Amino acid sequence: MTSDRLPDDCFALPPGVDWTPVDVALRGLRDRLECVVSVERRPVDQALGCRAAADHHARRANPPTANSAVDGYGFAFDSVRAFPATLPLIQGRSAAGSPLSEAVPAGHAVRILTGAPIPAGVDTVVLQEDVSIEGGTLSLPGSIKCGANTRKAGEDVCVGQVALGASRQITAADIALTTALGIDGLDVYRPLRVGILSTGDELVPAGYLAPDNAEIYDANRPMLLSLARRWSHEAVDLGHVRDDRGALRRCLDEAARSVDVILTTGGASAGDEDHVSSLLREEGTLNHWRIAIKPGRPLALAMWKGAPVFGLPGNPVAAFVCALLFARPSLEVMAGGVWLEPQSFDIPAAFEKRKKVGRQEYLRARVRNGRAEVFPSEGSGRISGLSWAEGLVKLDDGARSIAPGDPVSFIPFGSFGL
Ligand SMILES: Nc1nc2c(c(=O)[nH]1)N[C@H]1C(S)=C(S)[C@@H](COP(=O)(O)OP(=O)(O)OC[C@H]3O[C@@H](n4cnc5c(N)ncnc54)[C@H](O)[C@@H]3O)O[C@H]1N2
Ligand code: MOO
Repeated sequence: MTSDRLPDDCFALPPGVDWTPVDVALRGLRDRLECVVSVERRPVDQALGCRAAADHHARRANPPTANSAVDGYGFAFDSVRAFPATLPLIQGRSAAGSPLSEAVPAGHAVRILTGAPIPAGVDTVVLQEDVSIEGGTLSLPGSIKCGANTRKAGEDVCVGQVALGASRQITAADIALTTALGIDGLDVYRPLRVGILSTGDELVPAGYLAPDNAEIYDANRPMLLSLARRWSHEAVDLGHVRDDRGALRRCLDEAARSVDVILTTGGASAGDEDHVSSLLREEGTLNHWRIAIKPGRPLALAMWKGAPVFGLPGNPVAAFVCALLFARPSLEVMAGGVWLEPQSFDIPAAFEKRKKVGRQEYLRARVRNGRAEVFPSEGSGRISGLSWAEGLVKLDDGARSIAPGDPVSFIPFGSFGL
């Protein structure tokens, strides 16, 4: 069961709204969704991809003590009157894990290794390649800076500083950082359970051996399960239901009890067999946000017995684009993270296109020779274009005539967490 539930009017649209601009739809989701998962404690090394449920503070500094950045020789800068100079070397050395216990007398030098604590009486380290040693005497070069090759205690992070902010999605780098700072457990949100359901009489499962020509392999479900996993959610395979209202109702009922959010594909449009949108409209709380977007226009957003439902279009390209644009930031907020804005950059087009006013368009694209190429077809059943692409070109709502060399906005798939 979920720890919390969203209100049924979560996706309600203002009266009279018909074609919803993408930005309005996104703002609506952003304003209304909230975290629905409880907090648990995990060892740091098992928290990859989780969202931090609180600020975590450094329990020790990094580095905890001043140490040497190189293998070389340490001495007190002020004890040398002029460079170049010679200094007697004392016995012993400071190494990582076995520091020198005594102080180094003024005017003397000591052997010191990378990572070794700086002994008392030393503030500067000279690189071993820059010196020569003869009979226990060290010859220093002409130009050395006070404090050279040393790392100060806490120069990276001080005790008590925030090491990991609440809501941050934990990366491998965060695991290194929190471990280095002596934090042994993290308060994180338990993974969001994302149920994935395919609908349609024509679908057969992957591996089905003898499909006839009217049958289609269910490509959306493994695609969305993979996306949910990639975004570090718990992906729950809800299987496939035929175009049968009773079966769909039973499946949604069961799913609403066992997952936090449901992603369906197919049946979102207005055809005779589009049972997802009609069932959600009649028995759930549907707001059939006909979004001013291509691909992905028939995106159905609804609540079913307390669980948000993203009724994604059946066409795989539309399902993919809607998952990236709408589901990803929404799931992130429900999982305890922050709303995610994909980062884009302008790049010259390598293509020509005339675009109509009144909707956003997302083209499968990739960058070659510093220009954005787009897939030759915009057909939303052309899955090969998704594989070909390395990102999306976003075209805003206005009309536009694009010539090669004109700037277009490119969003790499990496910006969608892929
Ligand atoms: N009269 C209208 N017809 C359509 C409209 C419209 O506004 N008015 N919108 C079109 C757009 S745009 C899209 S996108 C599709 C979406 O329709 P549905 O969500 O109802 O999807 P289906 O009709 O069930 O399927 C569409 C297409 O995708 C294939 N499909 C479905 N599920 C899968 C799957 N799991 N794996 C692979 N392929 C799948 C399905 O076989 C169809 O070819 O509606 C347009 N029509
Ligand atoms: O939203 Mo649809 O993808 O344009 O076919």
